[in-house]
Amino acid sequence: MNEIEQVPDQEAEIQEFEDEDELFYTEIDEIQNHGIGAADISKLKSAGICTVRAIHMTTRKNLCKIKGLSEAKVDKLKETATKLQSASFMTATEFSLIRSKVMYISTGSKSLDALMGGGIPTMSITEAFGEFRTGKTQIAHTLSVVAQLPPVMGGTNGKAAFIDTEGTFRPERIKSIAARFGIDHEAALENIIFARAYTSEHQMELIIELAARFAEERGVYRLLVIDSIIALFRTDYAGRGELAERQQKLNIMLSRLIKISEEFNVAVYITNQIQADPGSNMMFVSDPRKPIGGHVLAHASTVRLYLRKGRGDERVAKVYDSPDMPEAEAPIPMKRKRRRSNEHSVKEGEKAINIQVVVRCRARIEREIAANSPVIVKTAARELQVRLNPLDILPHKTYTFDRVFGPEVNQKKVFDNVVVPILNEVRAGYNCTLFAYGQTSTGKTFTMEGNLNTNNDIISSDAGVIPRALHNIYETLEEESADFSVKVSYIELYNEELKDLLSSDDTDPRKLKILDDNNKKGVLHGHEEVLIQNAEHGIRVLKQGSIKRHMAQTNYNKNSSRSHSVFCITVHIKETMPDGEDLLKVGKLYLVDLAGSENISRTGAENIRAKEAGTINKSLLTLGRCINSLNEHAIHIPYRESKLTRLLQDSLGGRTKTCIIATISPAKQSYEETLSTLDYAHRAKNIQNKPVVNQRVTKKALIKEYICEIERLKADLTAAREKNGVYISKEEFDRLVDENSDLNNKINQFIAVDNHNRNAFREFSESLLSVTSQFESKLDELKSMHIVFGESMVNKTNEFMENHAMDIAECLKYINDRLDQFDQQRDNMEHLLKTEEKASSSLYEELIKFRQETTKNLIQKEQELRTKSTTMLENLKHELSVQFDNIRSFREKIDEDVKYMVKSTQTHIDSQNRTIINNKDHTKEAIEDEVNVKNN
Ligand SMILES: Nc1ncnc2c1ncn2[C@@H]1O[C@H](COP(=O)(O)OP(=O)(O)OP(=O)(O)O)[C@@H](O)[C@H]1O
Repeated sequence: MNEIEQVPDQEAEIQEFEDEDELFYTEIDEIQNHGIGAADISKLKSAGICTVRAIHMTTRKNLCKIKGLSEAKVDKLKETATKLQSASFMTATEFSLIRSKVMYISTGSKSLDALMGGGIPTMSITEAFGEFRTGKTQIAHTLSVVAQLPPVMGGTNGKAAFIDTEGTFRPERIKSIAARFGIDHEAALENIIFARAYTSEHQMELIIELAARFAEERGVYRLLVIDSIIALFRTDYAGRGELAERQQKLNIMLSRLIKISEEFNVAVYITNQIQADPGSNMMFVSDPRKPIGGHVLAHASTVRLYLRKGRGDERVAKVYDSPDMPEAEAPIPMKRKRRRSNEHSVKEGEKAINIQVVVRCRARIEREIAANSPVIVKTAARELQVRLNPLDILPHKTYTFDRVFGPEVNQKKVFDNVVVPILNEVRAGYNCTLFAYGQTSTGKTFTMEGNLNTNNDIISSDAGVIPRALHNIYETLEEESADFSVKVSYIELYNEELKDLLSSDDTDPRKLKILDDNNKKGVLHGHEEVLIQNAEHGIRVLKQGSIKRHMAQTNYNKNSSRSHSVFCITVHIKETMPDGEDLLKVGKLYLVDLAGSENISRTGAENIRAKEAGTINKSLLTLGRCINSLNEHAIHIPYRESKLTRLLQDSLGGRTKTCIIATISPAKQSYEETLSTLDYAHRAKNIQNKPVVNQRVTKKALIKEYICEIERLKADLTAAREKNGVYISKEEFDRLVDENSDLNNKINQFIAVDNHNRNAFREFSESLLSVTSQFESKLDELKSMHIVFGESMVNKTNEFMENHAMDIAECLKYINDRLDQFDQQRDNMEHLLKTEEKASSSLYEELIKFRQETTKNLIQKEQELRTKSTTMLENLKHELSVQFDNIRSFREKIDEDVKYMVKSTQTHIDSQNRTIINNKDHTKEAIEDEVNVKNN
């Protein structure tokens, strides 16, 4: 095992596994000790029989078929094998001991693991079948990594073998899965052996080779993936006549796989496709699809997993035909699993990804050969070198890109490597852009369009990206039996003017416009979209549009594109939700063929061609500046400086998945232009986009949109046919537009005056409110006097305040009512003005008059209110001062009363005191008299 971080007790675990393997097989070399010659052993090995058990598993007949093995030798072999390892009965306890060695590899999904009793088991074949993009291959990649993990992490500490029959294996996926499980991706890749099978025979040979390897590296491998098991059989045995043979061959392969899984305690994971089940309709089956391969595959697989798309990014797995598992379903979230390929690894959601940049260098063309201009560009898979002279006197430059295609690379290879992964993203609901950039005559149009001729619907080998993309979309979606529709649009940008190349009416006054979308990115409006029936129809539409495109012969290119063009393919795919609602996934692919940059002094462009070249270069310069600014993370990106950059705004630093194909010439005479293109492209590599998947739309919403569009088109058509539409001259149209804009200005001025008046009213009402609050505080003051002046005085004050509070409330109500009326009147006026703005100016004048009157009335009312409230305030002030005087005099009176009372009481007390003293004296005298009488 490689550099994977080891858990502490791993050594012990490895030893344990090795001991366990004794239970499964004895190496074939053992038979040499029992009299079988080394030459015969090697014959057996080359036939894939690498263990003693494999001799048991192979029939006498098949052993005799091995060259050089006679019947007598085969008998001897069988006898020796039985001696070394019994193939007879064992007790159920012994068998259960073997079964106890079954290991489970986690699928990476807890729910799926739970469904499968712990994961994918060894000693069995697990088959996953389902539609395209249901996660079969993703599970295969995940298992290949998880198998390497220690058992505590759901693995087996083992290596994985991957047989790829459809070109689906992606090391990038392995890297991201390794990162998810926190292991070194290089080690993870080292622990997977991979082979691409090209025919069903080759597939079988690879399996035999694997058996030998598994035997040689005992207990090292725990997983064998075949993605997919049947694809090559379907290609190799086409037609009903070959079906029986196909099934027979498939059966042999599957039986081999069963033996391998049991012999080496390996989990075999195979993927399979599905097909419509014609018989299901009669039996009312809810999902009328079934796996391919018939009973042969059904009997070979121990566990069959049906994968289907669920809600959103979710996949649903269902167990079929398992000997020991219930037929249950489990949801598997696939959020992490958007990565489609090496070139287009996509991180979900808001995560930024670099745009992809590839370079294509064509061979020298006639002009360059005639000029004897030597080849100075050397290409490798990802690297490209520009040497000005072969002797290396001048320094040479080396660039690295996501991919580099040399002159030997044909259109198909460019398409398969660059565009197929992009189309996968389009079908997943992303907007993607592919644009070709480069010097004039370097092959941009050749790459994007190429040869558009078809023969019986078969495209030419020189067909470019667009026709191939159209075919690929139809082929893939039809194969998936998807419910989908495709629309295309085609526009050009010539001398900074936009033109719809699909518009049926070139004199259509409606101009194409670039407007801001919700994210302030430029989007095109007003262009035709053609619903196409099939790829061929799409190519016809492209051809018709291309004829209208501005092309011209220049000194550098017989057919030079003088405009930038954007061909957009929009795909709608129906998805049925579990609740039965139909949603539509929308993906767009913008295919941009830029006009070529041109060194005017070198290409010798004159007059109109020079002017065109100037505009082309200008917009390309802006494009370059945008690329630089994005590269330097500048705050301002000058998108708005040209229509081209406005159109590409979402593709450069936006939410689209973007790929640039930079095209170059290999000839020395284009040295400067080539370096300039490569510098641009190299800088573009650092631009990051944040792709966002498009929102699904409901079918209803789309139908509604279509109905509106149809209604609009019908109305246009009827008007054109019956000539009862409104026809006006261009001058009259312009005049009306001007008049309309005048009216709009006036309305805006009126609204401004109106707003001013409303503000004045608001201020006034606010000042009234402040007066009210002053009153309230006065009321509080008066209330506090209750303590000093008694109940009657306060009641009187309250009564007084209440009377006035009513006045104020009335006054406020009046103002609010007037404000409401005023708002109502203003809204009515606005409404009237908007709906009637195209009508005669007399209405406008009336409205102005009405506004003036209303404003006058309002001003008058305002003055009245002001006067009334001022009078009220004055009255209130006066009343208050009278009350204050009353209070003051009342207080003085109370003071006097109190003084008088105090004085009179004092006098009374004094007289009482005097009386008491007198009485005291009299009493004293009486007592003395009494005492004297007694004594005498
Ligand atoms: N990879 C290629 N293989 C074969 N021929 C090619 C290749 N690339 C370009 N050519 C040929 O080179 C010529 C110029 O190509 P093309 O018109 O596509 O250039 P361009 O970059 O679109 O130029 P412009 O900017 O002037 O429109 C054409 O004759 C085209 O067929």
